[in-house]
Amino acid sequence: MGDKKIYPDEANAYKLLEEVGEGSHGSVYRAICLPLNEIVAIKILDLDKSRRSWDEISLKAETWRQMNHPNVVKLYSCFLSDRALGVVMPFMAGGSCLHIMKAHFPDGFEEPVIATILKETLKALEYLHRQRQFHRDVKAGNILVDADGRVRLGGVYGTSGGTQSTKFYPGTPCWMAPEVMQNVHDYDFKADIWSFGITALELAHGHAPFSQYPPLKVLLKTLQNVPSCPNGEQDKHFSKSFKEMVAMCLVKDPIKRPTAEKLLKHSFFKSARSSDYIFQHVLDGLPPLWECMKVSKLTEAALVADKRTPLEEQEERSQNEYKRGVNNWSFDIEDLKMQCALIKDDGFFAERGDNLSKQLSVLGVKDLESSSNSLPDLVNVCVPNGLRLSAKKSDAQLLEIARPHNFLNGAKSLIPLGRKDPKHIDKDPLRASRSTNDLLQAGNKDVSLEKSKGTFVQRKGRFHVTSDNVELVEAFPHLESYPSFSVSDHGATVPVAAVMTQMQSFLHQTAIQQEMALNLITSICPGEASSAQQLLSKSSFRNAVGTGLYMVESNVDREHELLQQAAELQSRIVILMDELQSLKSRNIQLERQLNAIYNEEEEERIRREEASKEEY
Ligand SMILES: Nc1ncnc2c1ncn2[C@@H]1O[C@H](COP(=O)(O)OP(=O)(O)OP(=O)(O)O)[C@@H](O)[C@H]1O
Repeated sequence: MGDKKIYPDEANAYKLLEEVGEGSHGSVYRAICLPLNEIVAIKILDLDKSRRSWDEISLKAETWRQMNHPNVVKLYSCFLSDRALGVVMPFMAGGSCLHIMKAHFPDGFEEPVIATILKETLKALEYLHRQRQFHRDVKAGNILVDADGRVRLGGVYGTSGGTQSTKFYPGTPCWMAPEVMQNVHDYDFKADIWSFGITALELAHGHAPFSQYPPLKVLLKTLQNVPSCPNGEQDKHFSKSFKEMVAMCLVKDPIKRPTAEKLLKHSFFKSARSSDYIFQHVLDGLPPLWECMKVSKLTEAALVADKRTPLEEQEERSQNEYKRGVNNWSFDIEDLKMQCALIKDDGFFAERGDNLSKQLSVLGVKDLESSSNSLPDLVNVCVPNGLRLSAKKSDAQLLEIARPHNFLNGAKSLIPLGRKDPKHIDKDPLRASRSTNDLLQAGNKDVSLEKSKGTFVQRKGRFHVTSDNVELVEAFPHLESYPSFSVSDHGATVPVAAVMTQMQSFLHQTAIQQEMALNLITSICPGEASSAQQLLSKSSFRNAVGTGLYMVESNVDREHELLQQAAELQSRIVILMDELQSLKSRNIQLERQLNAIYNEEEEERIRREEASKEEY
């Protein structure tokens, strides 16, 4: 006991070596603990990006510190440095299963490997659940393998005790249980069992079901259908017991899912082997983790220089993020649910021509409804009063929305990850390769804990949100004398002047649009022209042309009204969905009763037939 190692809780006791992984809230480094002369892993979490308060984070860290199980990655220590939290843990030289698969087993692992990895993971879950903790982010990216092939569950800082009903869920949509998505009831450790089932499919196929889709579509798909169990042609080689085990985890009703303890007894896990097997069949001959990280970063850098179509680029970027295990899909469930209710599977607005879409087109977001083959990403279209309308667009269209209307232009630009602002695309291949070399060199240098003092770039899902205001300063040299206000919940500010000038030009645009609408009405239906004229002249909007301020107010009122209508529609949809659900369950009950009656009658009939046969 006396020789128990104490890991220091000061940043200067550690030296960061190479970056070995990247998560949504920070990067993971191989590091050396100087006083102990021991290699460790340190995850540096950017507290500014975290939605959690410091109290919440320290509580989670304390809970994790108390966890002690051979299959759970141990928390050695934590330290604060500037606005970053360092989480010290054992260095798992093999990296995560996701990382191993993406680099070396793109089509997934063979069954004995899957059984071995899953069994060890399940032991960790069984332990956590026994401690009344649930993990909430079970996925291949959080299953880590050490140099000897031992498997441990990481990402434990997402754990929470008991049942949970929270607005923000740290998990990732592909792995997220339907009850968590619906968030109707308190969910509990059974959500981990669902994620475990999804992870089993992920290890078998090399990717999670629906991983090709953006979060919103994943949500829809999971709520609509259970991810397909391995039954297809390519799954022929999987054993019946594997398929059965997965199916047991992916039952929509959490009550019917087995506990980790029960699942461990499933026959599938009899095929699990030792850690040596993992070493020989998975790790042997693999390059060090940081080399893979460099290659992965290089691929991303090369993408920037590559001239691809936006769609190809977007897909590749998305795949790259997934390959590195990056997810930034910690989101407001209520917000997503609301948006879910507003979309059809392949279209954003439930009703063409509904109020919200009309409102957006009034705002000048003209092509929002244009057809798209895949469900595009969500973006928050910021409107001047700070309210946000969520819309979908492909990256290219996003830029179109963000720029011409200028709420964000310059002051806060949404630049798709891996792609530069079109104006700044580096066409010089030499320069592009130089930046690639820079990356390599940066990877070779010791990484400093000090944050760069340069332009702050925030990663937001697939996008970089930058505070680079070069264009803004050029366009509005007088900006500094104006106050600023926040346009989103990310804390960035936009000077009022920028918004006012842009609002005025957009109001002029709207006036022109009204004029055009009036002309159209006159030409199509001359009888309606005078009433349309009246309507228009009543509107403070038209009267206020030239006095931009009134128009802003009028727009803001209108916008409030429309948002209110959208919210009302949303709540009606939710009520209707609930009603539908209860009707469905009633239907099932009735069917069961009918079946029971039918069976009884059948039995009675057979009994009578047999009795009469005997009589004869
Ligand atoms: N202890 C460790 N030893 C070695 N590599 C690690 C360790 N922890 C994480 N990694 C590597 O870093 C990657 C990112 O880890 P991280 O915990 O940040 O992932 P994440 O769960 O996707 O992120 P987040 O929890 O922020 O959403 C992992 O996929 C893994 O390859």
